[in-house]
Amino acid sequence: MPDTTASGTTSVLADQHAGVSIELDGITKTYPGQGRSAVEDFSMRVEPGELVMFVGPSGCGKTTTMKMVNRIIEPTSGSIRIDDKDVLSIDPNQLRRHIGYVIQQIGLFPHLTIAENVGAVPRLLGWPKARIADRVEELLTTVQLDPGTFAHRYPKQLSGGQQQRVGVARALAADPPVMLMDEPFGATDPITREKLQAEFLRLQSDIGKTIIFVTHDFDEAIRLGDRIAVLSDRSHIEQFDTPAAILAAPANDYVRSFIGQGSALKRLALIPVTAGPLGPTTSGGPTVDEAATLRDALDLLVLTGAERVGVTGAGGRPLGSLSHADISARLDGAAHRPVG
Ligand SMILES: Nc1ncnc2c1ncn2[C@@H]1O[C@H](COP(=O)(O)OP(=O)(O)OP(=O)(O)O)[C@@H](O)[C@H]1O
Repeated sequence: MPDTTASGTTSVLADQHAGVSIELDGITKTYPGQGRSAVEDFSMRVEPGELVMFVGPSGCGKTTTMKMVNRIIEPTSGSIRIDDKDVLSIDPNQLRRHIGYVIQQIGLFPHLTIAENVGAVPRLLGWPKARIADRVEELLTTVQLDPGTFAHRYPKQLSGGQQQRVGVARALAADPPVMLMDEPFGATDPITREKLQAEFLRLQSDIGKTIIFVTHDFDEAIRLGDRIAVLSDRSHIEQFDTPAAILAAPANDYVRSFIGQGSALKRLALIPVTAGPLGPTTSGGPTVDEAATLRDALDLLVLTGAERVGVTGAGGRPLGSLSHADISARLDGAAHRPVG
């Protein structure tokens, strides 16, 4: 049933919770007083439930492009459709209540408790108190913050990583079909960042939102994205494809410069050990679980000096093995299935 805002109007996106498509068509943004557009004729379709990463250098227009989707920035021209509905015809305040938004600066309300922060949008949507309380508890648990410990604290009493988790919980509170994420883990140290990325991937595999995620970090893009848009000046799309396809065949030198060193290792990290045939089973040597990637297998071969690494299934059952040569041969295979 569609929910209703405090003003009594029904939102056109309100009955959608699973991912929906986002279509940007010929979007251009020229800021007032600027002769040159910040984003020029940008078109893209993001499929329902897809996580698309925008990666590009500072100032190329990533954030401007993303913020046009929830109309924090109004496009100068072009059209945007979410679930086939024209975003520009929806009241911007209503629209934003149905699009989760997570930013690097987190933007938690400092004078509200964690529970009040997470419940902010449901409160605006007029949910009954008990439903808000249940949802807050559920979401804090989902992002691995014990509600008993954290619900009544204030943002400044949390670490940066914990605050980021609250930011994600708050964006998910009204179960929006679309999430926009602007460098959400950018301000955290590398270890916390990796942890937040892993948690976020697990979460997304359950919730299946349609997500546009902005990052400077190509490795983050590879790790998280279903597809990556490599952007250059004015949000020009240099390549838009899966991480495996971009790593295997960068469209041009610009994209190659983004991939940086170690593209073979990065590709191996995307390919599950079970993505192709395995060699004979081994006994006594090093083993990896069937959920591991070829990079994990190679790591073990290098660390142990063994000739083959065994692959094991449930209960340690041997499934087969891989040698250095097998791993190299897999890199040459055309279709790499991303780990997911
Ligand atoms: N409010 C504004 N007024 C005028 N120009 C702006 C405004 N906001 C952004 N710009 C300009 O638009 C261009 C794109 O900026 P944008 O913030 O979208 O880039 P970005 O790729 O997200 O950069 P970063 O990674 O540094 O956040 C830049 O040249 C920037 O200076």
